[in-house]
Amino acid sequence: MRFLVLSRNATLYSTSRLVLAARSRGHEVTVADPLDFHIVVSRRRPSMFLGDRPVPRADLVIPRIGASITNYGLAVVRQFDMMGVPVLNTAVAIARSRDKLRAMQLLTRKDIDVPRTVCAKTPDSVDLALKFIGGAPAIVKLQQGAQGIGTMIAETPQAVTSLLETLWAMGQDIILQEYIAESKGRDYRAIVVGQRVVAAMRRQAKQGEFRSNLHRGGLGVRVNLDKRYCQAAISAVRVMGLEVAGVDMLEGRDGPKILEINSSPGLEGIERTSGVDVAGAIILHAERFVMRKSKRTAKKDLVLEQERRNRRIRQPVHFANGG
Ligand SMILES: Nc1ncnc2c1ncn2[C@@H]1O[C@H](COP(=O)(O)OP(=O)(O)OP(=O)(O)O)[C@@H](O)[C@H]1O
Repeated sequence: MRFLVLSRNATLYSTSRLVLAARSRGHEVTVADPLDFHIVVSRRRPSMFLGDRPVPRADLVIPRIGASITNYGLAVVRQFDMMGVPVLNTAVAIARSRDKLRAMQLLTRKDIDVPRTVCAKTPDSVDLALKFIGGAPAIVKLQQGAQGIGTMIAETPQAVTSLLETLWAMGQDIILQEYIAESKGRDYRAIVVGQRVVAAMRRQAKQGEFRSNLHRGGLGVRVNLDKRYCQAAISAVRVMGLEVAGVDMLEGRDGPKILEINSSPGLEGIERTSGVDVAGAIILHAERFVMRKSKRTAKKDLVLEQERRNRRIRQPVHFANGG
């Protein structure tokens, strides 16, 4: 098969692992930077160029779209979809999961638990917002945060108010969230591939820190994820409509609380910690995905052909001599 990996840099750990995994299974792989594509918008004939050449032929596009290029990256993914090239994670699904507030709204609609969260825009509503999430300490998050940067804890109502006022004055979109104290600086990351948890780890924040991100000095530990946590992760990914994702969960008093769903999860920390060949699992799923898609397309073509034939049979026959 021919895979096209959309990634800004072929030497990144996750990208190079996917390339190696695909090549070792006999596939052709191209890595292309989403920002190098020229999108041609044209009625009934969507197309794209990579530099001045037509896009490489691919049976499947595997997007690895970083937060910094979300808009253009998703436009490229969408264009592939419009051109009839299957994509492993669709643009709609990636966009859904990347918008923290939208993701939480969708999860709770399906009865999946998340920390209590409030989104507010005006300083008048801080007291009410705090009341709703059970008071201070509270978590304040920038909607555009990543790797733990932009996630803060405010210990008192006064700290919450001044933090929010500052961030609002700076034009930031923020969310206010209940602090899950019982998680004690720990969270779980599960990698879900095709409705199955293929690897998991627990991350423990370093001393004096509540954020457990590995980029913030957290330590990853191999775990056998409890069934309830596996189920929550799989359900969350299904609600987003993703084929491949990393799910971050906190250990709440009543079970898992979903923090975030990442459509381009980093593979380095999880592969090193869990010892699982996650890239291999993704490629294996990609193969099945392509086969399923092509079977479906073949079936559709068959139905269309049958309909065409039936239409031809039903048409009245005209005889030249009027008989
Ligand atoms: N409501 C909460 N209660 C307790 N701890 C929290 C809460 N929200 C976040 N944390 C901690 O802070 C860390 C970073 O938070 P979050 O995942 O929201 O940030 P992020 O910048 O989106 O990170 P990522 O790189 O995983 O996208 C979490 O891994 C968790 O350890």
